[in-house]
Amino acid sequence: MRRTVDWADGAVVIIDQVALPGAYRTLELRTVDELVDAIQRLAVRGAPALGAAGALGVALAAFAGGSDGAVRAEAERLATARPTAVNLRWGVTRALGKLGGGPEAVLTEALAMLDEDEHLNRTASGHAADVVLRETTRRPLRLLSHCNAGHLATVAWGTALGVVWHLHERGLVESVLVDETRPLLQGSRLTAWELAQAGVPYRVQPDSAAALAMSRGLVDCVLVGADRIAANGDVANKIGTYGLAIAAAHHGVPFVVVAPESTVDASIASGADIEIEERRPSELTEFGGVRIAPEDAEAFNPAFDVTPAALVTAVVTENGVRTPQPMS
Ligand SMILES: CSC[C@@H](O)[C@@H](O)C(=O)COP(=O)(O)O
Repeated sequence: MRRTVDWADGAVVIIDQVALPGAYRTLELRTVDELVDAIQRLAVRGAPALGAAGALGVALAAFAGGSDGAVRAEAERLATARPTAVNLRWGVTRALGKLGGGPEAVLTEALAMLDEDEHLNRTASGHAADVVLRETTRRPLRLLSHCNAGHLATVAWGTALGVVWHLHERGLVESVLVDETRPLLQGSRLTAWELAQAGVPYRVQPDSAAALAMSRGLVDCVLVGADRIAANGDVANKIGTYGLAIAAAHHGVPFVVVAPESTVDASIASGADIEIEERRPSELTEFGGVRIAPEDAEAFNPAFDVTPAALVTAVVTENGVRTPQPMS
């Protein structure tokens, strides 16, 4: 599969994740406005992919030829397009650091980040595969995935789903239970599509079936990615992750988080300080463009939640298992 986020002929090129799985197509984004819109519509999504998109967005702004101040203002628009995944600001900041060298220097830095991404993800998910094998006894494994932390959520390879690729290569995966991931269905649309492409057996389930599956002994390990990890090891990830972790702890199922170090926000003491994106009510009150809830229904639609470190078996990055570092 091509890179989820790339650069060609002066444009940011993304796999259009809104169109999947019905159509596999790319979008060429030539302005910061177009990129911000793609980020907010989730045409490009997933923490590491957002970091790469943000960095390339700074290159778009730099090539547009405005003053340094104008480029910085555009960079801020990119960094705040979505608030929870720290990788977005991280990518923007790193590319912006090269602004003094001109647009080509910014682009070179952004492209270096894209090159690094696959290697970091392969390494982190390889370490996590070792953790999964240490924490479990049954072979082959029955895994559970929430949201999409695969190739599509990164530039290439994936984080939590990257663990599945490593284990599948070794013939160690029996099947994956895929949480559909309400309300935007990153699981049933994207994770299921990636598993099908890779020939990994899977079943889609409603998010609310996860606890039952665990109670029946159908899950050997839960694997998720992360959007921001606080210094104390609390993990922000797709809404529903926290409930999944509570169920996993109750049933003694290992709960493994996989992310690049760029997802760790050492400036944040605990998950309580992580800003949680709230998205528009229509994502809940409508389905496929058809109104479901009463006309005057209000909605609470947080896109992420925070799982306390105590519920996490291991946070694994390219450096191995991460030890929480509570701030004094
Ligand atoms: C490797 S991706 C990890 C997370 O970014 C992923 O699990 C997630 O929550 C993505 O949310 P999304 O709203 O689809 O951007």
